[in-house]
Amino acid sequence: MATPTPARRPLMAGNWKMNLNHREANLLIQKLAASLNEKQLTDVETVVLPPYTDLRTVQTLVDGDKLLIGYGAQDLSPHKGGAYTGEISAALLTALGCTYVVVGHSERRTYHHEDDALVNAKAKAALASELTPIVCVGEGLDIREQDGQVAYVRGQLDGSLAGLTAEQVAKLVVAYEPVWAIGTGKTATPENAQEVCGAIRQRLAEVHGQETADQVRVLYGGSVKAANIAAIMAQPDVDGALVGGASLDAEEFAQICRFPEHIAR
Ligand SMILES: O=C[C@H](O)COP(=O)(O)O
Repeated sequence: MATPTPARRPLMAGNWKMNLNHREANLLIQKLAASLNEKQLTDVETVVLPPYTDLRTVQTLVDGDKLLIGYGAQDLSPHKGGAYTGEISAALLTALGCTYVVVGHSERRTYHHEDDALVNAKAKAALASELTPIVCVGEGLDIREQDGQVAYVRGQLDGSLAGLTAEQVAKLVVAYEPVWAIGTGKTATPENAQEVCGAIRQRLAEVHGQETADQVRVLYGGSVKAANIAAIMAQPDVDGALVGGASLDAEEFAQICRFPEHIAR
């Protein structure tokens, strides 16, 4: 008899990118907390990923009001500490209560020339400090136009997760973000998202076994909004979303986090 697939708790992660100062962060967190009740925050894991300069403010609010909102950073250094001017280590993030960190976002890969080897080193640094890496992969428009997205993303995944044990892989999150859909208003269709998210899970199963693959949450990212989240979440291999622009509006992001209600309607 086949083993039943363990339920994966949906995860909505708001990547604020280089937006909102610490005062604006304060306001957004308070609005978000007021828009989501305990059940909603229990059913759907809600996480914000602010700029480094906001993390202390977010920590103070979350701890002070015992909010069921997680938080983390948008990047980290692969180094443990020392003379690396401008960098932030995993230990500095965990000291601020962070539980998540994005690695390999396409904006880091493009503007800072980060390759799979560096993404891999960052994922390892995060895991060594009990931070959950959200490992981003995704093809550009040129690759999509040649229908090469599955092979490309499989390659990125192999490089970004090289040398990790099945136990480590089971703890991380993978985000599929087609570069052509980021901040462009062009959302991948739910079928596009399922094709690649399904291929990611299949590759994880090939390398680390089905049991591990079934535990990994695979997110979709790219122009996610309240209006399209329900259709995206209806796909069997999509376990949540990495949300950019729409996460800067507390009510819009709260609606995304309340997606089970859109499905029930
Ligand atoms: O990390 C988030 C993604 O880059 C998606 O951004 P977006 O929702 O603004 O398209």
